[in-house]
Amino acid sequence: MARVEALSMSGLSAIPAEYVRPQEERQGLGDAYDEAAASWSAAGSPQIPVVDVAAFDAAHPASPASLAVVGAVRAAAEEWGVMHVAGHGIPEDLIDALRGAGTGFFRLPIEDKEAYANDPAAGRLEGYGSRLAGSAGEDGKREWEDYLFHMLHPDARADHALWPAHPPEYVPVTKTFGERVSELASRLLAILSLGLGVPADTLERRLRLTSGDAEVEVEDDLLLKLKINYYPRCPQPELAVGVEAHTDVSALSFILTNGVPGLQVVNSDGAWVTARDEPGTLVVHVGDALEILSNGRYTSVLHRGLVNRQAVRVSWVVFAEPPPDSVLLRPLPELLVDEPPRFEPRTFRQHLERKVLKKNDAQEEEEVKKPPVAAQEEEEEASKPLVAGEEEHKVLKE
Ligand SMILES: Oc1cc(O)c2c(c1)O[C@H](c1ccc(O)c(O)c1)[C@@H](O)[C@H]2O
Ligand SMILES: O=C(O)CCC(=O)C(=O)O
Ligand SMILES: [Fe+2]
Repeated sequence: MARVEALSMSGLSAIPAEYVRPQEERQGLGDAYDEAAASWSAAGSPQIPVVDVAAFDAAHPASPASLAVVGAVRAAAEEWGVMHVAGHGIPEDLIDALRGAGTGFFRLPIEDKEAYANDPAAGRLEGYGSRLAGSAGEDGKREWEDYLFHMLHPDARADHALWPAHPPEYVPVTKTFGERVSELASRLLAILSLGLGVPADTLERRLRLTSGDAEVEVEDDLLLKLKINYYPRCPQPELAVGVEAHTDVSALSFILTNGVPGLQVVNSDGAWVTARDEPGTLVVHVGDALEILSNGRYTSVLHRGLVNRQAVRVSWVVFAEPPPDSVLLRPLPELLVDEPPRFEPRTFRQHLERKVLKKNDAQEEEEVKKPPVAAQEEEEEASKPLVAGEEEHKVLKE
C-alpha cells in the first residue's frame, strides 16, 4: 500500500495524477498557509463563531447565563453548523498528552505502522489507512493524507488490540480523552436540545433510544470514533486536497489540530472560509445525524482539509454517533407540529452505507451538498421548492 507519507518523503516536485483534483474542485484550493492568511486578513470577512459554554449550568438551564450559551450555540449551529468551543472543560494537559501520543504513533517508521493497516475493501475500516482511488469519490481521486481510525468510547466497545502499542501512553491518554469528550458531547447535546425548544435530554435520548416498542425503552450507547488525520507536506497544494469536501455522518464531530491550518468550511453565502487557530478551543461540527433530528434547523457543515508545502498537519477528529442499527434517525416529532419532515427515517448504518460505503443502489440518485462552484452551476435547480422528503437527497457522501 502506497502511503502519502512515503510519497512526500521521496522529495518529488510534482504530485502523481491520481492526486490532482479536477479543475472545478480547485476554487479556493492552495497552500493552507496562503489561504489562511488571505481569509483572516480580508476586512470584515466572516469567521467561524467562537462560543464559550463554561457558563451553561445543567442544573439551572433557564438561568440568564445558561440561556446566553444556548442562544450562542443555537445561532452557530443554525448559521454555520460549526463553531470553536471554548470553556469545554477538557484539561489542556490532557489535550497536549493526546497530541503527543498521536504524533508519537505517526513518528514510527511506516513499516511499523503497517502492523495496524486497515482493509476497507474487506469491511475493516479500523486501523492505519490511506484512501484508495475508487473509494475516494466518483472521480477516483486520492486524498493527500494517511490516517488512523478506531472506536474510542465506550471502552467496552473498543478493541485495544487495534490501538497503537507505541507510544506506551497512547492507550491510557486516548481512553481518558474519550471519556472527557463523551461528557462534552452530552453537555452540547443538552444545549442544542434547549436551542430547539425541547427538553435538555431530548437529542441524546433520541440518539440512544432503541426504536420499537415504547414500553421497553432501551438506551444504547452513543459511540465515539477517533480519526487521526496525518497530512504530509505537499509540493503542489493548489492541486491536491487532504480530505475532499464532505459533511460528517456523525451527530457531532470534535476537532483538535497540531496548530497547522487546513480546515475549510462553507459559510451560508457558499464561500470557503479557512478556520483560524483559536488556542484553548475545540472545533465542533454539526453532522448529518443532528441535521436529520433537527429537521434541518441545524446545518451539517460542508468542509474539507487543505495541505501545505512547509509543515505536516495533524488533526484529531472524534465522531459522536448513534449505534448503527438500533436507533431510527428521523426529525424530532416535537418539531413537526407546523413543519413537514425534510428527511426520510433511516438507521445510521443505512445512512452511512448510502453515503460512505456506497452500497445502496439509491446512491446514484442521491444528490450531495456541493462545493461552491458546482453549487453555483446548479443554483437554478436548487432554488426549486423542496417537497417533503426531498431534502434528504442534499446530504453527501463522505
Ligand atoms: O462508522 C463510521 C463513522 C464515521 O464517521 C466514519 C466512518 C465510519 O468511516 C469513514 C471511513 C473510514 C475509513 C475509510 O477507509 C473510509 O473509506 C471511510 C470515516 O471517514 C468516518 O466518516
Ligand atoms: O483535518 C480536519 O481538520 C478535518 C478532517 C475531516 O473533516 C474528517 O476527518 O472528517
Ligand atoms: Fe469531516
